[in-house]
Amino acid sequence: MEASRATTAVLPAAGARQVVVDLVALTKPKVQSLLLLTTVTTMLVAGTPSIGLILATCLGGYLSAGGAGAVNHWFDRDIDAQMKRTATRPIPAGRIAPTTALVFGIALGVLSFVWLTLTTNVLAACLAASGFVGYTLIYTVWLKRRTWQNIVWGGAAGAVPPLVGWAAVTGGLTGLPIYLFAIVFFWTPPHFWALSLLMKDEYAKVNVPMLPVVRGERDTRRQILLYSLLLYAVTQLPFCAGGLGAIYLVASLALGVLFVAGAVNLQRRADRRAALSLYLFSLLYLALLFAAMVADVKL
Ligand code: HEM
Ligand SMILES: CC(C)=CCC/C(C)=C/CC/C(C)=C/COP(=O)(O)OP(=O)(O)O
Repeated sequence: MEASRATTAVLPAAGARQVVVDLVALTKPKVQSLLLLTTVTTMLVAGTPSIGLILATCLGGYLSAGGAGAVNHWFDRDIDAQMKRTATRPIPAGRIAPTTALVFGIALGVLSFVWLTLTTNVLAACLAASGFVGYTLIYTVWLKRRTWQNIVWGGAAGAVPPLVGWAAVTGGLTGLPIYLFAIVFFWTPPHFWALSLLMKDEYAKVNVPMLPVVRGERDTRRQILLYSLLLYAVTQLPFCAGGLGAIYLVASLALGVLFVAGAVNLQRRADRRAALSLYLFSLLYLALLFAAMVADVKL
């Protein structure tokens, strides 16, 4: 009797905690950490924002990208249920109702717009909203299940956070932020395609036309190398035309060489290990590149 009373007393609390954990999981928090890093570093390059402005912009960015992530979970629940990597997510595992995730995601998106308008400016709010629409409607609903170019054009949404950060600090969008957008834009395909080589069979199973599924692994490795070279070129724009200096130049050249070397290594070895290490390096690469911009401006 005592034991069963204890159980009923504990269960609702544990349930509420699990709901919170699941709602946070819907916002894809690990991906958010890098999105926010590009936002904060861009803000520090743009000027000398107060801690308050940085925190307000991060919260607005988190609400927007997190809300979009929840809508992505809602839309993709059918294929997520069939892939091992995603089958335990909150919706396919039955812990969160699909409609709850959809309403939660849209609510976060709306909240982000209101919050950023009140605490930063309308431009930053509109940019974050465009990222929301880009990730949900353009990538998830329109492109993901239709074309292998899904990552290329859908990736534009992931390149929006630096624009949000810049706009929050300066109220405008001229010069350097456009190059930062381009850097994340050209970074995204090799970031994702390296990983997609490891998940090819799962995507094939659910008929999602990712590059290795429709064009094969050889073509994917070739495209990764092509985009790594494009990325290398684009990362030189902030030095050549955007006002960043020697620290950034050295860091971008060194990181670029390592990225291209990783892509060449993947071409040569053509194995899973090379794909995994390029994917993992892509995360470190972007973090270090944006950190180098701050070092360049502040040191
Ligand atoms: C269309 C664009 C993108 C696609 C399709 C994509 C896809 C993916 C996928 C499938 C994963 C593996 C996640 C998992 O195993 O659950 C991943 C991981 C990750 N992505 Fe991307 N990504 C994109 C853009 C970005 C952007 C713009 C950023 C940040 C600037 C980013 C940061 C990350 C991070 C930090 C991880 C590691 C998360 C973890 O360890 O679970 N991604 N990405
Ligand atoms: C400002 C703003 C709203 C930015 C949006 C940021 C953005 C586009 C992030 C992409 C993150 C990501 C993991 C995409 C993968 O989706 P997926 O469905 O292909 O991967 P999955 O199978 O892991 O769900």
